[in-house]
Amino acid sequence: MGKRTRESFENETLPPTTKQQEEVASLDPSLPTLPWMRKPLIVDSFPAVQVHQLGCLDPRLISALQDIGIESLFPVQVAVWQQVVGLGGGERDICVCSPTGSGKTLAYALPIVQMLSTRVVRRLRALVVLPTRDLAVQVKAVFDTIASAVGLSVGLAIGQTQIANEAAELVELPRKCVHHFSTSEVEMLDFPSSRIDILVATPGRLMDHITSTEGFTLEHLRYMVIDESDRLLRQAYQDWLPHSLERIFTKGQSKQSLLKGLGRGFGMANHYRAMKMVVSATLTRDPAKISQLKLCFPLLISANVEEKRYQLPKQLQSYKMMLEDQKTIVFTASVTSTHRLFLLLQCCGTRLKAVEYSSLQHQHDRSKALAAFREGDAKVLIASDAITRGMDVEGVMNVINYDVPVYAKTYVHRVGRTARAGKPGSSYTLLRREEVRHFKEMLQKVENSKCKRFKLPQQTLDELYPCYIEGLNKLKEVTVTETIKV
Ligand SMILES: Nc1ncnc2c1ncn2[C@@H]1O[C@H](COP(=O)(O)OP(=O)(O)OP(=O)(O)O)[C@@H](O)[C@H]1O
Repeated sequence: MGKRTRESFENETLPPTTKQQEEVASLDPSLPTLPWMRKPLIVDSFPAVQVHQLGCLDPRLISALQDIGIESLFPVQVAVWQQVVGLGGGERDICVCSPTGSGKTLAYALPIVQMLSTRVVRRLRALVVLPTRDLAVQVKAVFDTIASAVGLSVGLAIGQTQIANEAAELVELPRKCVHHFSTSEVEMLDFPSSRIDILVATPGRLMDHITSTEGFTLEHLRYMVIDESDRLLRQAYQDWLPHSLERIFTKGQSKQSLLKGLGRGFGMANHYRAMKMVVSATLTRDPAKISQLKLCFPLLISANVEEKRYQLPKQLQSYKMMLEDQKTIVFTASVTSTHRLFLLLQCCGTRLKAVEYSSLQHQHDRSKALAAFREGDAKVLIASDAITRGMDVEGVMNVINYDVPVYAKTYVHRVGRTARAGKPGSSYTLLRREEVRHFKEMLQKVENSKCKRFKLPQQTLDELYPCYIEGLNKLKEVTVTETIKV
């Protein structure tokens, strides 16, 4: 097995045992549910609101939103806005559980940018943590589109460049300069200052900066967002969560900060606490996991009205494809299967340009594949579960599960790559006969999960069969060559 790098750690699929334990723990009805989770604020009770009708929204942000084609806010965005910007905003921590593609990124980005838009001194006041680099890049892009409109600066800490270069982008260290009227050196700044207002980070690099970047501090944080939280809560890398929480000063500011008026608030008006926002389409209900977040008067904002654990987008059309009693190759969700399917498609000589995306690849190749898919140069992306969560690619019309996922949570994240932002989309799941029962049971945990049977006409299958056989034969040769190279 290769060396376990941080990169592979942050992108890898968890071993089944850990996943299994979590699923069992979170579904066991005998386990207690936290009382505040039983009374959520229901997202659908909030109507969509036109951006210009939203109280307090800075006109510069209205223009920035309109420039990217956003005229109204989705219900989850209105619900979060009220908790952050509305009366008493920021007094409670919030957990947001809303379906894939419902607009959770803007739900936290917009109120944070609005609240920081009146800041006087630049300090690191918002931190967003995400499990993978590609997700962090995507979320930073969302912040960038609105933050620059109000003069806020957004940084990225994902370990794509050397730590020293990244640190220089985040913190400005005291500089010495020659005094104009004498030869003596005087210090221009007597303390390091932040170059950014908002930081989007992966846990590994965040820890690197916490432990080794001079002047990097979370002392002034007003907002901490933990996105894709259920996955992040399984990433214990260097105990990033307790270490980060410890560094967010919660009982008041240091005397020095107060004197300089550089507290969490603006000027001398200090807020004594950073607000936490915990976000996921499949938020964990496991009290042990939630307790790690040290939430303060938490409020659950949830799209789930019924007792189901998860919810799919209402516009999603799901189909199941059953492979009758034929000899069939079934691909699993593993990274090796991803690669094999990718090779097979090439060997079948299909004209569709396909790319693969898995944690077996180097970050550079993975990002290149994603870029090709985003830009439409590649029409098919074959992926392991490295991409199931959060990735937002415009125009994805179909999701195909070549293998049925083992967990409802995985199914929700996978099919959620389509039917986003109120647009239509379809998902197809290939099933062997013996998998049908498991699939049905899995769907019972999910709202809007009706799944019709989809049958390919026999004639289509007959036409494709020779090409498939030829592809399989070629694949044998290709895999032998690859093995020799390795
Ligand atoms: N108010 C809006 N109007 C139109 N489009 C929007 C709006 N808000 C967000 N979107 C678009 O909706 C898409 C999905 O948003 P986003 O990625 O935030 O979803 P998500 O809820 O975080 O999904 P996931 O759980 O899969 O991460 C994006 O393409 C985004 O640009």
